[in-house]
Amino acid sequence: MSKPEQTAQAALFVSSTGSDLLANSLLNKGTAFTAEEREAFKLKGLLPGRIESLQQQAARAYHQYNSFSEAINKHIYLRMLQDANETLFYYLLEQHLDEMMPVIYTPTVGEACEQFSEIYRRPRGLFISYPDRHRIKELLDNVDHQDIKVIVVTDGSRILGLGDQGAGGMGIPIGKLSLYTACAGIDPAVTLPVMLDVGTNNPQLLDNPLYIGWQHKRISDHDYDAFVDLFIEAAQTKWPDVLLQFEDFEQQKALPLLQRYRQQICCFNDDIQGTASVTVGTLLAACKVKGEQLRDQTLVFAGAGSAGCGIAEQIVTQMQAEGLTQAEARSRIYMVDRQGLLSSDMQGLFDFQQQLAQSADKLKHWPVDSTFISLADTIKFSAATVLIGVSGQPGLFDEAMVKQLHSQCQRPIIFPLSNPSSRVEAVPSDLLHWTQGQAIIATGSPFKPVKLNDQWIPIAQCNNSYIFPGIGLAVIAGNIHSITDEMLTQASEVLAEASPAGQSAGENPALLPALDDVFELSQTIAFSVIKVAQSQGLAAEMDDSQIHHAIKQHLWRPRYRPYQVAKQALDQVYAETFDNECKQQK
Ligand SMILES: NC(=O)C1=CN([C@@H]2O[C@H](COP(=O)(O)OP(=O)(O)OC[C@H]3O[C@@H](n4cnc5c(N)ncnc54)[C@H](O)[C@@H]3O)[C@@H](O)[C@H]2O)C=CC1
Ligand SMILES: CC(=O)C(=O)O
Ligand SMILES: [Mg+2]
Repeated sequence: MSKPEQTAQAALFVSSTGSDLLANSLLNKGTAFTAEEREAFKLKGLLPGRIESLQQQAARAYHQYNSFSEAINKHIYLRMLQDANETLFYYLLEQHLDEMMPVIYTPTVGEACEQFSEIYRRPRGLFISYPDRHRIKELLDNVDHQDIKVIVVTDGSRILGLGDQGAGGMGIPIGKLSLYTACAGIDPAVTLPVMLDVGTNNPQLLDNPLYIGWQHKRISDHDYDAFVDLFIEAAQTKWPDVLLQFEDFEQQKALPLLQRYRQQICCFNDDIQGTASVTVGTLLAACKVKGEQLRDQTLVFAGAGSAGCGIAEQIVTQMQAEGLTQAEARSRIYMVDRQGLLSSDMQGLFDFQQQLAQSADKLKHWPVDSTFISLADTIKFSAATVLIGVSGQPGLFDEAMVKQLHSQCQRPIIFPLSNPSSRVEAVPSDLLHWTQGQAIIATGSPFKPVKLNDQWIPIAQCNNSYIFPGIGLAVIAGNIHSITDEMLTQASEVLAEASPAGQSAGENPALLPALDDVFELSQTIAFSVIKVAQSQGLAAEMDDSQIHHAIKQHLWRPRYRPYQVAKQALDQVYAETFDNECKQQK
């Protein structure tokens, strides 16, 4: 599907001049400043003489990008480009999203987080360290932007499947927000990555002389909660309508934080809710390929953490929508964690795990030692048809397990969703070989199509990046004040409907839309989510054409706008929202 054509853009009023203007990544046009702009903004001599178009600049940037062979070096290059000229960065991404998404996002962003201190170049986002806890308001005031609409916040405690990365976890909010812009046209000027630097328990980081964060053991319990409270209060006071995305918080914090704040501020947890939404959407698409419903499946999870339990609960909701009772739905879902299959008589489970534990009475009839029921036994004795990996344990799905699963159904659904690729529970080529090409697969990180019997089988990337950009667009365009489960369920339905599965012939259709279609998909998700929000009294009153209009109005495109000298001393890109800006032009 095509992206919207560039329309003639109204001028921006800009007060910065000279090297200040060139140093501002949101305003910098580099060699694309026109002759008139070079005069008006005191840029003469600060740039080489030739005036270039965005396309010419992108050709050079792509040439430079291709001069790096290692993905991490490509990542460093793209991040530097982002920090120098955001329009050019996003234009380049738009032209090569398929190629560059794995470089700015998973898997390479994992490596970038692990090496964050070593590869650090320029500041981006806000680092709020525990020792600054009494000055958070002042820290927020130091942010250039006056009008933040989306924050992605982490404390770096569970970065992808890589564990505690401390302040290096900042790579994740930066990467996620790049996708808000690349996949849903959110203006980068209104986004803010935030790192709550509460220390790290990663011994390598504590010993690393180059470590960039607060080199201290993590604070915990009441001190931690009080610190997060201070941040939420300050952010909400400064930006009352902001959307806050919690990202990559460790298991014991993720759900409690969501529960504590979801009534107070417009927020969601991407690992719990975004992942549930994309996975249920992808499961629905996989069921279409089988000609079955989700209610017909028996599912085994490896990993009963934030992602696993979030997905499982949304499956329960979906199965109920398909006619099962809640008890019937729960009885079809088996959660396996380090201590084996979760059962109702186990001690020490979190509440969110307890409600997904299988009844101990039922398991008594299995011919196994009930004190530890392994993943392999769970697959076998549950007669599973679906296997989902959210454990961060590479190679956890072995050949015997997968063959057992295949013996129980003709087309097993297998989703090894752990990120980055180095943490995947099984690689797609093995899964396809072990099942003679019958497995229906989706992974969390991107994998190339697999060739089997002269046929190329595409591998869907079941990643929350299909969902959160559209949710952000919905919140901004629809003025939504709170994110509900129904909105995320709606997003997964839109995703399933957009799946090529069921629309195209053949045994192995792509399960998810191509990345080229994601920009449009995000708008469709945004529209549907706004409709749900309206029905729940949580969004602005608008009719359908007004919703479409609001969505289009909020799409930022990476194109240079003409600049005019501002009379006031504040760059318009920071000073005003889109609406105010339009008024000023009239
Ligand atoms: N594809 C996607 O969109 C997403 C993927 N993920 C990935 O899922 C993984 C888990 O994320 P979270 O659930 O947030 O982490 P988490 O830490 O909350 O949960 C992981 C769970 O796996 C369990 N586990 C570890 N070893 C195991 C084993 N051998 N067998 C069974 N369970 C085992 C842990 O005890 C823990 O309960 C990560 O690798 C993450 O990157 C997470 C969110 C989205
Ligand atoms: C994709 C994602 O959010 C994760 O792996 O944590
Ligand atoms: Mg995450």
